[in-house]
Amino acid sequence: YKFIQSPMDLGPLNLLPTTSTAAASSDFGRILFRAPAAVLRPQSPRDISMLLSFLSGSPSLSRVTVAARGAGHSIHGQAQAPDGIVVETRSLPGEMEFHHVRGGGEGRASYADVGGGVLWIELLERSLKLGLAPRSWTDYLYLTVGGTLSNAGISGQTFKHGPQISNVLQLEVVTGRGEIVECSPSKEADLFNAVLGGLGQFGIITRARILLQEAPEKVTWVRAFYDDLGAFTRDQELLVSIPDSVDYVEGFMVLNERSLHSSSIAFPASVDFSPDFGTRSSPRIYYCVEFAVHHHHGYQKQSQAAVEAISRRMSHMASQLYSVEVSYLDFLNRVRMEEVSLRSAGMWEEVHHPWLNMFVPKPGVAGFRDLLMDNVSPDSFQGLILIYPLLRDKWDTNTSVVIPDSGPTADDPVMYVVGILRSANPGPEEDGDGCSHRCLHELLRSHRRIADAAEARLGAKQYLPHHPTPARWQQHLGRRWERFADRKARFDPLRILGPGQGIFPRTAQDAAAAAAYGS
Ligand SMILES: Cc1cc2nc3c(=O)[nH]c(=O)nc-3n(C[C@H](O)[C@H](O)[C@H](O)COP(=O)(O)OP(=O)(O)OC[C@H]3O[C@@H](n4cnc5c(N)ncnc54)[C@H](O)[C@@H]3O)c2cc1C
Repeated sequence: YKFIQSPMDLGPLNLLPTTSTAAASSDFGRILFRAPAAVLRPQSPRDISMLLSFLSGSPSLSRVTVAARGAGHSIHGQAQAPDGIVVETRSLPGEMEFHHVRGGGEGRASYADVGGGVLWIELLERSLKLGLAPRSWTDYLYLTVGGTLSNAGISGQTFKHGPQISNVLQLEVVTGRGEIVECSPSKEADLFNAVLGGLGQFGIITRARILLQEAPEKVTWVRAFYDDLGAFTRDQELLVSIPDSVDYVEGFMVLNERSLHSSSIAFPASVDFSPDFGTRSSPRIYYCVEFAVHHHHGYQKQSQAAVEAISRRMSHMASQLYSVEVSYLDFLNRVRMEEVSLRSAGMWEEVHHPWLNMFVPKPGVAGFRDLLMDNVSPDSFQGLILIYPLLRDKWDTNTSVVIPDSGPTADDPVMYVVGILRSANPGPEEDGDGCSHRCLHELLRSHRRIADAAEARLGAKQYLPHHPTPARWQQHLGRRWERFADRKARFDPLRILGPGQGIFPRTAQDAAAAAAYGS
């Protein structure tokens, strides 16, 4: 805030010095720590509008950038604004309005209007009281509506309902010019599409209208183990081909005892699976398919029969299928249990999270697994590797999100997401589990090698992307680059928003700094 000459410049806005809110300099990744000059805790969209109108009307303040920060669960400083202003959206009004249409029908859906800084868990808890719930989720619910809609928001329901950005009816956005705009597919559609998956580049989402459905009472949650990638993916594809019977499909790799144990924390069935993981030079890898079927009141028997019928068609390892019934809330909030366990071991906020997520065209899945295994030691890997299928036709190509191009080698309706969700404990390496600064940078380099090779050889694209230079961003966006840059020029012409992404540096100095951080 030192660059604002007079407090009158920003009227009643109260910019806080960074020292009073260190969170704005950090995120879940614990890899980059870049302090803003000030933090704004907006009480209304008007506060954000006032800030952005002031900055966009003062080109002389050419260095001042602004980043929206939701729950700060980014990995690579995407919600940071070095020397700029961080807008903490959690302070926006949290009230929610529900529109409940009983029976539904074409064009008549239930929805909720919620603030951009609301957490998905808050929306779930409120909507369940009305017997309703959003249709599409992320695995972890302590993320903000604005934060996940700026990326895509994916989980095991995405094959059926599309990502969260395909389940939004309307947004209120404050553009980089400071205008407050209500937008939807039929009104200011270009802004609506720009902001969805827009990585915080075009505007700050202050309100969103989220599609709801009748909430199920319970869920049958099933896990089955495999020792063969082909059988694993074939069963996942079987499950996503029957969306009338199946409500959720995910899966993960089982690399060692530790990954087997940590993935079981939230799954309340007693699992009797103790496979031979081979040796360091000749490791054996396993896979786990996870699916769920909802139970609505009075239809429990039909749901159980559906699970049995589906299970009979699957090709998992003999007797390695486990199923359990849980409440819908416990099912959706399952990662919270893992969080509580990791927090108690000092392994949540205290550790680095060098994560890499990629969308991989279906023909490239085995190649991606091989690439991964060339760069990962299964016996010492800490974390989780998710693999599950998504269906291309559930993604709206008018939005800003980037998925692999379909083409002669990738025109299959199925693509996969692979999430390498690694933890790296900053403790001393002599302890066996520790990962020093040098080790962390080696992990980041190995992820970059994987991402580069997967992009070049398999046509994969990063999800929750991170690229070291604007040129690499252009490559990532590919044929979408021109539209993305055109939208930037219209909605944020002074390139004020989203500096932490490093897509549109304002000066050569910013570009050099971004490249140094990214390397
Ligand atoms: C434990 C964990 C589990 C996760 N699981 C999943 C998962 O299953 N599926 C999935 O899709 N993702 C998942 N994510 C990733 C998560 O969706 C993204 O990191 C998301 O950005 C986090 O939301 P946030 O509120 O923390 O956003 P932040 O990290 O605060 O911000 C992310 C980006 O969005 C921008 N932004 C934030 N709020 C707004 C707004 N209101 N308007 C415009 N731009 C905004 C920021 O400037 C930044 O560029 C997970 C992350 C963690 C840490």
